[in-house]
Amino acid sequence: MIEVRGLTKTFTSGVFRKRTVRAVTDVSFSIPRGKTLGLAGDSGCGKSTIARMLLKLTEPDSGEILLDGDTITHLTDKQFKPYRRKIQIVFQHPESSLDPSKQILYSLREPMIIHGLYTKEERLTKIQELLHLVGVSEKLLTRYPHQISGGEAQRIMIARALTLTPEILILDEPTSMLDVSIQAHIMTLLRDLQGRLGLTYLFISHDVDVLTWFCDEIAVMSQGKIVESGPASEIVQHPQDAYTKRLIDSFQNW
Ligand SMILES: Nc1ncnc2c1ncn2[C@@H]1O[C@H](COP(=O)(O)OP(=O)(O)OP(=O)(O)O)[C@@H](O)[C@H]1O
Repeated sequence: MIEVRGLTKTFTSGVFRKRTVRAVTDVSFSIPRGKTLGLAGDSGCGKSTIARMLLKLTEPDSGEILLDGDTITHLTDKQFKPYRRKIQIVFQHPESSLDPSKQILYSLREPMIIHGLYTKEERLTKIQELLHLVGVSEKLLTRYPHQISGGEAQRIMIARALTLTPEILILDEPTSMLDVSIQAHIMTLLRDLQGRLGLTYLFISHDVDVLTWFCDEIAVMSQGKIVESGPASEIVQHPQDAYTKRLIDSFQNW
């Protein structure tokens, strides 16, 4: 279970004339274990900043993040280490997350080596199991990122995120760069993995159809704030907020 309460982040930019951007303002939500919350909203509304705060890559100005009831907001890196494995992210661009100069095996092994997990043989067994789970041939292990397809790369990135046996996956528009036919396969895979492994998902997207199909609940963000949240079908069929209505209409007319 992950919970955020009153999360707020303001950025200051500009060298001569300081500008402040309220990226995230007083955002609260919780995701029970094994469930999916969809975070929807236009570009720049603060979705990635929330993801970065959950991963402790960006420090919030105020608010709290709780993992299974423990507050992780102001832990030092050392204190955070046991929690670090529990939250992983799958990005939009799998190819930019894979080292172009290294074989796929390296990218899959690396997180386990960094976290000092398992023996060499155990790591290989774990990788073989995960490749099977995500539906990718072991032959890919000796290939380089430019020698695999976009869909294969995203499956590899999902397997990589799972090497640390996380509880929570942040899925940051995981299929938006893929062909439509491949998108459906990846989304089905993610849903299947959730059922098998009991994973909790924070799914960032602006694709209303996928959000409706994939999420238990949806939170709609505009200018750093959650303007509306609730069960996915309820939000899409009966939006109450004017911004949510516009977001749904603009997608349907797209
Ligand atoms: N490091 C930073 N310094 C200054 N401003 C930032 C920084 N990171 C994000 N912002 C600003 O904060 C706001 C929210 O950005 P964020 O990346 O969270 O939006 P987003 O909803 O994820 O957008 P997208 O869908 O395009 O990825 C934007 O106005 C952005 O320009």
